Amino acid sequence: MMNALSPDVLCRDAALTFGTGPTAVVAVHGATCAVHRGDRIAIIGPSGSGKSTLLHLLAGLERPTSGTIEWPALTGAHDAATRSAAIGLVFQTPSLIPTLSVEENVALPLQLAGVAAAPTSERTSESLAQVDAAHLADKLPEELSGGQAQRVAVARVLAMRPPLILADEPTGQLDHASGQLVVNALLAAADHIGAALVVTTHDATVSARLPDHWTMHEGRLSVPDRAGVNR
Ligand SMILES: Nc1ncnc2c1ncn2[C@@H]1O[C@H](COP(=O)(O)OP(=O)(O)OP(=O)(O)O)[C@@H](O)[C@H]1O
Repeated sequence: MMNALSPDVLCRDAALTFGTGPTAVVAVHGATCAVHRGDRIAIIGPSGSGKSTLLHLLAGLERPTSGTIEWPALTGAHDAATRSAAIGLVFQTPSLIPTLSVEENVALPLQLAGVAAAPTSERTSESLAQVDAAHLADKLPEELSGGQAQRVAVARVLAMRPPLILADEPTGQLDHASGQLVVNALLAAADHIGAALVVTTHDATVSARLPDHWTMHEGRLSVPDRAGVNR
């Protein structure tokens, strides 16, 4: 039953194997972890260690081949159709719609969710301002730098006000300075809506900005505070 201490995500011994037989790859071995509202977590580890796969499990984009993943405190997260309101996703490439302006890109998920015009406009402006991108509102994606586009992708998530934000290598294609601005945007977004934030990263200067570190090594997750699962 949900209560104030229910985690947003709870993984119990969740594993994911890609393929079958001799070519099968165990990307994640039984991972047990929990994400609570307000958490700021970096998932770190070498290339191929399973960081993205774990994040996809937390996001419900992949189903575990064994073990369980639940979202006890996230209304709608169990249903793919309503999950985007509960879980905001940021990927390495921002995938903005090229024919829409920045403002229209940020407004689109709200419109699709049936939010009325006035609050859509207000939330769009507020979200762009929060990630320091208000001045970009009328631009097309092709006119943006990689870092600006990624900040707009953060604003698009922020406008939906999800209680959980998951970012998969969000600075992977950016130089250091642009990457730090994107991390600033993610932290500001999470603070603004009181969300939990989980970020996979190779970059020590990104993980240094987040207080909690989970480590992946050859598909095995180490969580410093496993007791967090039973908090
Ligand atoms: N769709 C897939 N099909 C088959 N194997 C996959 C698939 N996705 C990932 N893998 C394998 O699972 C393992 C973990 O991959 P994953 O992308 O999760 O690692 P990662 O730590 O995020 O790596 P990187 O930092 O390079 O993105 C790797 O061996 C990878 O080749």
